[in-house]
Amino acid sequence: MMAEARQFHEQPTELKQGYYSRDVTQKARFISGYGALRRSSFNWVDTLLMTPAPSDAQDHLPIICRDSATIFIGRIRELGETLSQLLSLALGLTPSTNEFISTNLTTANLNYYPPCPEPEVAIAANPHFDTSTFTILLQDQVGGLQVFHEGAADWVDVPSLHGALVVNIGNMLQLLSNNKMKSAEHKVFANAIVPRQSVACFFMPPIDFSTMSTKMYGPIKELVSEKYPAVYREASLAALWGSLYPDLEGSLRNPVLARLRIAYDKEVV
Ligand SMILES: O=C(O)CCC(=O)C(=O)O
Ligand SMILES: [Fe+2]
Repeated sequence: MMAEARQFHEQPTELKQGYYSRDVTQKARFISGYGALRRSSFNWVDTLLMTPAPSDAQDHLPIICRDSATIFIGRIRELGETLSQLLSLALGLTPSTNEFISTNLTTANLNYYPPCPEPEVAIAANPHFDTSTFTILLQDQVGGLQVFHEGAADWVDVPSLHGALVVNIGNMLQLLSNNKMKSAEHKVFANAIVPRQSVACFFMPPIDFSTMSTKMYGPIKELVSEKYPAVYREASLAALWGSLYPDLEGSLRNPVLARLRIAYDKEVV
């Protein structure tokens, strides 16, 4: 997968530019410095975003990485299903009522971080929380990924072990689990010497695009009780993606979830 993704990214620009698009309905699209429209600093990264569902999406993938991406996505999807079930079990949910069993792979991003001439003034990926339920991440051996460790109150390296996958809990799971599972803040350093690659596969509850703007997500009913009252109010995907909040770079640690806390109004006054 990594070799083919690298071939895609290292092609001349003219061969990649046909995929350049900000149209989110396009099944394979190439962007540079994602997040740039919403932050003051660019991410030093090129990304091929693949939307693997529905299943005909593979016909839209660049031929250079189509076969390997299709196989990879199939395997990651199976792993995601197993993980969903394990997470549901860990939360004590019953298969008929939990919302993770049907969690599905919505986007797979082939990230390519070119060597950066001024790594001390740039960042490969700004500190962020994924919006997903969880993310399965494949990274190469270069390193640079860090996660914020609450206990140590500091950033720690996520070592790049050959053959290992990293699983990040995202904001959706923190919301659905009523704060039982915590979203992990992470960032990536740029380096001046070698390109770095990763494949980030984002899992979300099934998204019905016809009701996307009205569907609300909130703590799963089984996880809310008198002892554990709901920590968050219900939120639309737009709220979870942060598009409702223009000032995402303020002082709040997890600005999206902080705004969704039922106690938020009290906390800020
Ligand atoms: O490249 C990485 O290791 C992390 C990428 C990432 O955090 C993301 O795509 O959300
Ligand atoms: Fe991320």
